[in-house]
Amino acid sequence: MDQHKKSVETARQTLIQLAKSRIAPTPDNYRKVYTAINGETVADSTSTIGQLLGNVLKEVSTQQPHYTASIHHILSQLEGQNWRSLDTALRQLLAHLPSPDSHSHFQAPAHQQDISDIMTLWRNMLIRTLDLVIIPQLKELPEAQARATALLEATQRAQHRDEILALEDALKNILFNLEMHLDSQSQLQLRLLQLLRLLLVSMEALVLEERWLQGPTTAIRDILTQPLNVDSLAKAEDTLKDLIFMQGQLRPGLIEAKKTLKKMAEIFVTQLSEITVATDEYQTKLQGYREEISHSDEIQDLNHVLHCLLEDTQAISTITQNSRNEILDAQNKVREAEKQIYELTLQLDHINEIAHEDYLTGTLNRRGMDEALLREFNRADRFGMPLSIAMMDIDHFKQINDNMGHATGDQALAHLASVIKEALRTTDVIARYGGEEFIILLPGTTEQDAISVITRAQRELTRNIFLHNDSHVLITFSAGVAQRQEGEAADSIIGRTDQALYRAKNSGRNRVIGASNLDKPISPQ
Ligand SMILES: Nc1nc2c(ncn2[C@@H]2O[C@H](COP(=O)(O)OP(=O)(O)OP(=O)(O)O)[C@@H](O)[C@H]2O)c(=O)[nH]1
Repeated sequence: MDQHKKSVETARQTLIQLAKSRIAPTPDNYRKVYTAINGETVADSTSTIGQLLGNVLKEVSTQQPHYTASIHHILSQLEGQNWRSLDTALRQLLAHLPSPDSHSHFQAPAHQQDISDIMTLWRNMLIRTLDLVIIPQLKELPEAQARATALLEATQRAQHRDEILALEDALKNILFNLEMHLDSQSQLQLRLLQLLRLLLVSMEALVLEERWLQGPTTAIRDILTQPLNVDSLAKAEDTLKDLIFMQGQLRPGLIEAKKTLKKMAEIFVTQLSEITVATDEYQTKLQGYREEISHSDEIQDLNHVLHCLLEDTQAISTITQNSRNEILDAQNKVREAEKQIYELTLQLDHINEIAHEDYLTGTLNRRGMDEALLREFNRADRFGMPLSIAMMDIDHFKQINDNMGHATGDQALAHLASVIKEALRTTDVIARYGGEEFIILLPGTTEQDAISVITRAQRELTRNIFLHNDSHVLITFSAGVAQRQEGEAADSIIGRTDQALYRAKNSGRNRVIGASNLDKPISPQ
C-alpha cells in the first residue's frame, strides 16, 4: 500500500475506533487513537489532525458521493472547531457508512442475525445433499463414501459459523472424487457405445463370411465379462478398429476375385455352346456336301464342293482354335482368382485369430489352435494344398527358470515367440501348445519346406540373443515336423510331430526332424 493510501486507511480506522468507543472526535482524541493504530507519533498540532481528518472525509466523499453534503457540513464544523456539532455530525455519518469488512464487530445485530440464519440454512442443505445425493452416488468408492459419511456427521455436529466454514475443504475434496467418478462412468458409457457402434459396422462389413465375425464378437464378449475400466475398453476399441480396417481392405479384393471366377465360368460355357452350334452346322453341311459329291459327275461341281468344304473346315477350325485359346485363358484366370481367394481367406482368418491369443506370448492359445487346425485342414482339403505342422519345445528351459527366475523364463518365452513370428509368413499360425511348447501350422507347405522354415527360425533365434541383466542368454529349441496326409486327423499328425520332436531332443537338441525321416539314421550336426 502506498503511503497516502496507508494514511487514509489509518485515519478511517481511527474514525471507526472513535465511534465505537463513543469518544468525542476532538483533534486530541483523534491524534491519540491515530497514534495508537499507526504505532507512530504524529505531529502534535490540532491543524495537522484537522487536515488529516479533512483528507479522509474528502476521500469518503469521492467514494460515496451521496454523503457529500454531510461531509461538507462536517468539514465546516471542523474548520470552525465546533467540537460538539462535529461530534454529532460525525456520529450521524458513521451510522450510515457501510461496514468495510463483513466480519467486523460493527455489524448491526439484525444483520448478524441474518448471517446466522443463512449459515444454518446452508448447513441443513449440506446435510441433506450429503445424505440424499452425494453418499449414495459414492457407493462404488467405499473410501470416499466413508469420508462423506464422516463429513455428514461433522456437519450435523457443527453449531458455529467457524465450524461450518471449516467443512469446506472436506466437501471440496469429496466433490472432486465424485466428479472424477461420474466422469469416468460417463466415459465408460461413451466407450461402450462406441464399441457397439464399431461392432455393428464390423458386422456389416463382414457378412461375406460369418466366421470372420467370431474374432470381434469374442473380443467384445471377453471384455464385457470382466470388470470394465476405461483402459481395457480403449484397448478393445483399438483392436476392433484395426480389425475393421484390415477386413475392409481385404474384402473388396475377395469380392473382385469371386466375380472374376464367375465371369470366367460364364465365358467357358458360352464358348462351349458356340463350338457346339458351329459343329452342328458343320455336320449338317458335311452331310450336304457328301450328298452333292455322290450325285455330281462333273469335276467342276466336285471342285466347287471341295472348295466349300475346305472353307467350312477352315472356319470351324478357327472357331475351335479361338475357343480353345479363350478357354485356356479363362482357365488361367480362374486359377489366379482361386489363388487370390486362397490368400485373402488366409489373411482374413488370420485377423480373426487375434481374439484367441495367449496373453504372455501373443501367439494363439489352445482354443485358437483347435479352431485354426480345423480351418486349415478344411482349407487344405478344399484347395488340395499341402499342410505341415511343427511342434517345438525350448531346450533346457527348466535351467533358465531355475537359474534366472520364473519371470525371466516368461520373458524368454515371449522373446522366442516374437522372433519365431518374425521368421514365419503372416499366414503361418503359431500357437502355445503347453508351457514351453509351441505348434506351428504351415499352410501350403510340404514337410521338406517346413523343415527349412523352422531351421531358419532356429538361426534367427541364435542371432536375436535374449538379454538378461545385460548378459546374453542363448535360447535354442528342438522341433518335429510332419506333413498332413490326406484326411489325416489332428491327433494323428500331432502325434507324429511329437515323435519327431522326441527324436530331435534325444539326438542332441537344437534340431529339426521330419516325421518322414524317423526311420532314417540321424546325421550328426
Ligand atoms: N517361466 C515359465 N516357465 C514355464 C512356463 N510353462 C512351463 N514352464 C517351465 O518349463 C520347464 C520345462 O521343463 P522340462 O519339461 O523339464 O524341459 P526342459 O528343461 O525344457 O528340458 P528339455 O525340454 O528336455 O530340453 C519347467 O520348469 C516348467 O516349469 C511358463 O509359462 N513360464
